[in-house]
Amino acid sequence: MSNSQANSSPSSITLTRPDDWHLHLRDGATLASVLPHTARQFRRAIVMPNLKPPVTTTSQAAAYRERILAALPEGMQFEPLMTLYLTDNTPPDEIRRAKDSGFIHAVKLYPAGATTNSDAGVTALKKCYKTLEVIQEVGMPFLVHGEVTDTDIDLFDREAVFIDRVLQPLRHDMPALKVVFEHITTRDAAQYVDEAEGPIGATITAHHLLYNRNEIFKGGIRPHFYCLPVLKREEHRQALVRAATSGNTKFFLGTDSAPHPKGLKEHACGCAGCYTALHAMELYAQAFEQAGALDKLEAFASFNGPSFYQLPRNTGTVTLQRESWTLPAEVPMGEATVVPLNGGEQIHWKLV
Ligand SMILES: NC(=O)N[C@@H](CC(=O)O)C(=O)O
Ligand SMILES: [Zn+2]
Ligand SMILES: [Zn+2]
Repeated sequence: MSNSQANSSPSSITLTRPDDWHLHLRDGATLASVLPHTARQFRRAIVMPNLKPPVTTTSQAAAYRERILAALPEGMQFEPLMTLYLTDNTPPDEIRRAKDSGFIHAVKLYPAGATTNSDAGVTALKKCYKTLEVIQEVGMPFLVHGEVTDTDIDLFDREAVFIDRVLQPLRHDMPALKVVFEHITTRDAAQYVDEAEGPIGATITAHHLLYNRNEIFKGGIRPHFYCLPVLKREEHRQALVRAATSGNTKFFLGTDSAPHPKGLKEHACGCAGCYTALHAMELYAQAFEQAGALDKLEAFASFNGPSFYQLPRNTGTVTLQRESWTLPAEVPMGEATVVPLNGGEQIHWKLV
């Protein structure tokens, strides 16, 4: 990272062009609206497969990839890194096809019922062991939405319980499986990843670095802060900040930007997901600056992900300037609008 001033509060920072290792682009008119927001900042993104219907085959992923590239505005450079949605019935051969495709970079686990469009997800990991053995064998990263859905488990404990009940047994049985613990939200997860042996990494969102669960209820119910896994206590936020700024290469950037139309967020049963693609790098800069660790942002955003995925680092750069500006209250998304996280409020960094 090169600072315009050699001190801890530079007026601008220039980083190797970053990548987003966890992103929801959706499809159709929504895709066309949100993709430019990501592509202006990130050179590549791991694209989540939880469409309706989900992206479960290599040929579906190929078609989705073509739709993404077709929606990319002229002159923008962006490479979608595709993923497959694992179901109880994904055949082992599908993994070999995916690996041979060259454009599918990971397989995604959604425990059935855990989150948006997870109905077709896995009901019991044991049912997938033949397929998981092939994922392990071909060396494809296995991305996990790490929450149990058992009704006896408190919503705020779902991630911690997932470690004991699902992740540890899985990694015991498949020690060479490359796992990414996606969008971690707890000290338990950060500690587990930090101390675990073998191939494991974790993505961390900007909103989980910036906010604790009070934010959802401040002055009334605030649906734009509702995502899954849900924001946790302050002690957990602090543990995530420590992990992201530690310099440990296992932790890398994944926005989990998850656009939903405004009307479905501001709703009696509102959708889970925060929209951060518009201003992701600015949010991360704010979080790292608050921690006095701006010098750690480049490795987290631009180096650790490529090294985990065994891909080259990007060549270009992006520059962020210290400048206060007001985020739009909402932005067009297809026929509707989407409210960015902190919409209408001030932010103190600006992507040049
Ligand atoms: N994070 C979310 O709250 N929502 C995501 C799904 C997910 O990543 O779990 C979505 O697709 O809307
Ligand atoms: Zn998820
Ligand atoms: Zn997600």
